[in-house]
Amino acid sequence: MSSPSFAIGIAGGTGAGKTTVARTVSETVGEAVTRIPLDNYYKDLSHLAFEEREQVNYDHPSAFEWDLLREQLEALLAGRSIEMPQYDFEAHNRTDDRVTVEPSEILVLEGILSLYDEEIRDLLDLRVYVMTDADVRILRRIERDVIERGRDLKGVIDQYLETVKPMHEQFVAPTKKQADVIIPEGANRMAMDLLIEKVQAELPDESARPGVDRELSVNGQALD
Ligand SMILES: Nc1ncnc2c1ncn2[C@@H]1O[C@H](COP(=O)(O)OP(=O)(O)O)[C@@H](O)[C@H]1O
Ligand SMILES: Nc1ccn([C@@H]2O[C@H](COP(=O)(O)O)[C@@H](O)[C@H]2O)c(=O)n1
Repeated sequence: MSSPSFAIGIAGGTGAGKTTVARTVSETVGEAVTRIPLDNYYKDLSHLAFEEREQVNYDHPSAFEWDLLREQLEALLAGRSIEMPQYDFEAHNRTDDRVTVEPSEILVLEGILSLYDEEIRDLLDLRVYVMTDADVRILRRIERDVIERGRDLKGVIDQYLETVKPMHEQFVAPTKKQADVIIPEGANRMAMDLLIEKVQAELPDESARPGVDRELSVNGQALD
């Protein structure tokens, strides 16, 4: 990689569609895009028992290791590779694995509080907030957490009411004001086209840009 990276932050409430937006950009543009899930920077809680980890408030900014994220983002932006931590939602903990991530032209940081920390925000060239109604988000979250994250319905609902919703209102939703762009309802065709065009415009080699006019889909359904 010869030129500095272009860094995008994608924030928004749980279930808003942040990962889907980031994944769509990455799959469309290709290997020039590196995704950085904020979830990977949840603090290591190996010193706590599983039952204690279950009770942690994962929607408060204090749940994240901001220093490590800043350090690793800065390294990637400076053209250095990093050893990115990995996260296991079923264990409520970081895994022992680290994945080597090489610097690339486009970095996409995605997570509920991607626009929360001022120093992180200053590293971003484009700040995006995905804004989706709370009822849609909780329905998506129930389905996802039960199927993919090993949770039961009651647990998802209790967690939502006790921590996810109040923390969203206190810490996540206010970061909308920090965004350059707000995407309503997650991945929609027009928003994705614009975002992908912007990303492609940042690629140094014009000839390396893939076309934007391919079919974009979420869960097998073409975007309108
Ligand atoms: N635009 C969309 N239309 C339909 N379903 C969507 C859309 N965006 C996301 N989803 C679904 O909602 C769930 C949560 O989306 P995800 O991108 O993981 O949200 P987030 O990263 O904001 O928590 C996933 O199952 C995903 O497939
Ligand atoms: N052990 C954990 C860690 C995090 N969460 C929840 O994940 C949400 C953030 O991820 P999204 O993909 O939904 O943006 C956040 O709201 C945490 O509550 C968890 O349940 N368990």
